[in-house]
Amino acid sequence: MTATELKGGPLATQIRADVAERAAKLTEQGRTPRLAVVTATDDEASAWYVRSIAKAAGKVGISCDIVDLGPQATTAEITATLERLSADDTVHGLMLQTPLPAGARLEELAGAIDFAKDVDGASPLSLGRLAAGLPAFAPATAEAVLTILEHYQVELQGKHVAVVGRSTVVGKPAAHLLLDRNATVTVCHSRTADLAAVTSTADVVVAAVGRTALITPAHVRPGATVIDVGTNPTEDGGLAGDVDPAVAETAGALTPVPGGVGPVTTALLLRHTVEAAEH
Ligand SMILES: NC(=O)C1=CN([C@@H]2O[C@H](COP(=O)(O)OP(=O)(O)OC[C@H]3O[C@@H](n4cnc5c(N)ncnc54)[C@H](OP(=O)(O)O)[C@@H]3O)[C@@H](O)[C@H]2O)C=CC1
Ligand SMILES: Nc1nc(=O)c2c([nH]1)NC[C@@H]1CN(c3ccc(C(=O)N[C@@H](CCC(=O)O)C(=O)O)cc3)C=[N+]21
Repeated sequence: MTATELKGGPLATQIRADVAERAAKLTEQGRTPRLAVVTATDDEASAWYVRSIAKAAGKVGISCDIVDLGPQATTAEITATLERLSADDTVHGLMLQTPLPAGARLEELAGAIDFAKDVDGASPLSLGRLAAGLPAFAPATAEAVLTILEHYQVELQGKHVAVVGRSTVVGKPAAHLLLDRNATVTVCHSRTADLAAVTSTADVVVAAVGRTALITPAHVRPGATVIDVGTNPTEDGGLAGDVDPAVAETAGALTPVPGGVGPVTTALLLRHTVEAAEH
């Protein structure tokens, strides 16, 4: 048996079409949506994401500023930049890329992002509201995971979902969103004693780790749905997920990398930006 491919591309195309229409209306009103992306890393996955945001934004009529502070940036510089862009009325969406320079923490810095502009749901206020079930922008990647599961009508209520990874950008917010859908959620991380023992009992596995082929067939119950969030640069300049390709032979359904969660993440970030501009 070969797993059904849960492609993100067609879904991302739909989302971008809606975003383009809404962005055009805002532009007619003289309020072209504007997104600012602050980066302080030379991490390849992040650089790739920043370029793809800028490209996709241009295509849907959102203006996008990339503010590259470089990997040597200090927490004071990053904070000052986020404060300046938060106070700028022409900027509707604001996000800070991870990873950050050594010693800097997203959880601390994102407090400088104005709540209304926090389109990647990184500030403590957004995350707290998300955990409390109150309206807030969810981190785009976590929302992308849920959007794909919903689009392909994967049953979540009462199901066991194992999330591998507990970052603020993906694992933790995804766990909250899954709980809201009445899934029974287990969150695994680098200290989980026996990862395969946990994930192999799950109906759905979400892999958000950043290690190529960490999730093998032994980690996945036959027929389970697997969402691969990992985007790991390969030696030949390509991109590999966290899931071993051999998993496709036993899983029921699997998101490809590239072409799975990534494009949906970018599209949702842009949707959040038009929403922020509409308000
Ligand atoms: N496709 C997309 O749209 C996106 C893709 N990504 C990709 O997803 C991946 C994860 O990103 P991010 O969450 O930011 O990464 P982080 O490095 O912030 O978090 C990684 C998580 O994985 C856990 N982990 C590390 N090693 C293991 C292991 N051997 N077994 C189980 N858990 C482990 C860590 O545990 P601990 O907490 O104990 O350290 C941590 O919680 C990366 O490849 C990134 O590029 C990220 C965002 C969007
Ligand atoms: N605050 C923050 N939020 C993030 O969401 C965040 C971040 N920091 N730092 C970096 C990671 C990485 N990330 C990606 C998103 C989309 C693709 C993506 O669209 N990838 C294409 C790749 C296409 C290709 O290269 O061939 C795909 O999967 O199809 C990749 C990587 C978001 N991240």
